[in-house]
Amino acid sequence: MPRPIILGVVGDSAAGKTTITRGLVRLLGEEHVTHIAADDYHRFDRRQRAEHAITPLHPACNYMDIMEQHFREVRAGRPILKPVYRHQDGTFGAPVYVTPRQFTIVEGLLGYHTEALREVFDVRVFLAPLEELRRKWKVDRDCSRRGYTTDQVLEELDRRESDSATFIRPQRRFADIVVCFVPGDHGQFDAEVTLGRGLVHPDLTPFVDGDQRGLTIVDAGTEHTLAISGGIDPGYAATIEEAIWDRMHFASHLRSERLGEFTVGTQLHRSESLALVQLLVLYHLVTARASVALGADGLRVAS
Ligand SMILES: Nc1ncnc2c1ncn2[C@@H]1O[C@H](COP(=O)(O)OP(=O)(O)OP(=O)(O)O)[C@@H](O)[C@H]1O
Ligand SMILES: O=C(CO)[C@H](O)[C@H](O)COP(=O)(O)O
Repeated sequence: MPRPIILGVVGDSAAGKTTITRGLVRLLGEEHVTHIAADDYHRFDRRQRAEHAITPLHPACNYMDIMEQHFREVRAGRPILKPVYRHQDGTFGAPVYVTPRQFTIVEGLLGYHTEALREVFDVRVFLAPLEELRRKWKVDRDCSRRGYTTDQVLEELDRRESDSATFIRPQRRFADIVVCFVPGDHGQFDAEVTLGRGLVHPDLTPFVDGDQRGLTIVDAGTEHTLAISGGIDPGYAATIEEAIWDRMHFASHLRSERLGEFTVGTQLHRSESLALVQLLVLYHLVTARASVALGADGLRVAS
């Protein structure tokens, strides 16, 4: 059995980590994916954090050393006894025995904070939605699913701002793919996707069409940033998706119509830009798996 392929999905609270991850798990098949939420490695529960006046974004509020140990074990294909943090009431549950499957997705706040953590990931995604959008997503989600009031969430966001700036946002520089969702003109979210040099990405420049149908290059400087309009012509999006699928024909059994889904409250919506981002991430996961199966250690390009 080749070792598991490890994806990191890192970003601030309510940046969309679970949303992007959920689609990938569905696509790869739950039976093939181990899903780890790094929130489980909080050192303090909700009451203790209030007593210590510390936010969950601070490394001292998390067992960073145990995260490093556990994720290394998972990468080596060995099981872990994972702690459990329960968002429903902000307390810890009993640990669970986790066996690594073909793919492991680790989503969390501080996944790229240390060198040892960064080394674990075959693919590193960082989510950086426009800050006002993230605040809105957090208020909606925390009030509907985590038992907070709007005022409590807004106060908490203000309390966290300094730790966000110090510990969370700087991690974007370690990512292979940085995704910034912004509200678009079409009632949909546009995505700005910055592709780092650590991996070789599928070349989508032949589809850049000067905003005629929805794919442009924002910044052709040192980084390569694609802008995917939320209002991209669905037929054109399907053509681009087809080109990415062509480059991973060995994974064609994974094809699904259900990419790009997200929920607002209990309502299901779909976003073309989210679907394309998920497909780009999937491309890297399946190509990493193919390369590891052939004996390589991964796909990372030496920098
Ligand atoms: N790409 C997206 N398009 C539309 N809405 C989104 C998207 N990503 C996230 N959202 C909205 O934001 C909410 C919060 O997202 P999500 O739960 O995925 O964040 P998270 O980063 O996993 O949060 P946390 O770390 O706090 O658990 C979702 O319930 C959804 O309504
Ligand atoms: O920043 C967060 C990531 O999910 C959470 O707020 C943190 O994990 C603490 O959870 P809760 O607010 O449910 O006590």
